[in-house]
Amino acid sequence: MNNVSNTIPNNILELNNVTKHFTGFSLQNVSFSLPEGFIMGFIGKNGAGKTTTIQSILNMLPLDSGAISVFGKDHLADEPEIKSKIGIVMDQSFYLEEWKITDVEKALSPFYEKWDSGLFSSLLSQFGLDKKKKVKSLSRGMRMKLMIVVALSHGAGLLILDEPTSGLDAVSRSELMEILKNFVMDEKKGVLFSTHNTQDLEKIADYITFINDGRIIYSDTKDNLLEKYVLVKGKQNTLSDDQKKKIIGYRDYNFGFDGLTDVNDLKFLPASVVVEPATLDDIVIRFNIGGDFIEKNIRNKTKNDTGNIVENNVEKKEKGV
Ligand SMILES: Nc1ncnc2c1ncn2[C@@H]1O[C@H](COP(=O)(O)OP(=O)(O)OP(=O)(O)O)[C@@H](O)[C@H]1O
Repeated sequence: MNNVSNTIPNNILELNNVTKHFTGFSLQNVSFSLPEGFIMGFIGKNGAGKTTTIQSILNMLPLDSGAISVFGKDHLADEPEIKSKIGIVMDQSFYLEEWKITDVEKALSPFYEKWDSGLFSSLLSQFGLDKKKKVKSLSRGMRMKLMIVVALSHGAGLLILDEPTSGLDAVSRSELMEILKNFVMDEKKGVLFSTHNTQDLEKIADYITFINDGRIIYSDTKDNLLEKYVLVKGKQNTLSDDQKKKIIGYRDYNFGFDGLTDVNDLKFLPASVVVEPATLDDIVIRFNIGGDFIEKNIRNKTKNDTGNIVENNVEKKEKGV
């Protein structure tokens, strides 16, 4: 596990200005990087572009422009080597329905130099999966667990998981979070996982990348995100229209208002406003209800503060896990 005293680590994953156009949707200049030894939560509402980004990293979709490097290597030129070192969990498995779990191991293990059969068996028992069961008899959660077991059994350096906890019960989710934390104890490894679950992020994410409408609106440490925003509350009719524009996800109630604001904007608000720390849940919820104005707001603000929203995420922070 990395800590604050280390020098700036290498990036295990780096996206630079990745652009991909579909009719009606585009990934637009997506750039972010994940340093070795850390876990990045990838968040955004439905249709924001998380899966498209992940598929681009895995070269399941050709890019229109931009570059991606994994383990410091070009994701196209060195694709076979890179793929053998990435553990992937997507929301659909590609295992044949008639296969037993033992057949999954037989079919996949030859593709990986570092397949660990002992680890495969012990993870199966840990997740309560019976080797003799056929894929077609597994529930959605069990299929997800099987993909996680496979991803962890071939000595991967980078895990990329697309909503790995969807379909998992609370106990399995918690087990998976522990497994991911242990995985990055090796400082050369990294995890990128997309999720809608802020509890997962609270527990294990060191970095958060927030995508909206195909554009990255935040990519930096979780701690910086939690320091950057606060909840504000006040009585009705306290704020002018200009002041309301400083509030993200403004909500009016019978007796007052509440919303989120950038700490740098507190100086524009009346002293009577009550300020409280925001949780990740508050931040995600308020940004999702904020609409276009808000998205522009965070992009511009983040740019003003750091000069570059994307490149600042190599700054080191002590891990919060
Ligand atoms: N092959 C494709 N052709 C055309 N449009 C596509 C294709 N794949 C994805 N899209 C569109 O791209 C947009 C982003 O989809 P994506 O699956 O990346 O979002 P997401 O953030 O993963 O959403 P969710 O949280 O619902 O899984 C959507 O509007 C989707 O319809």
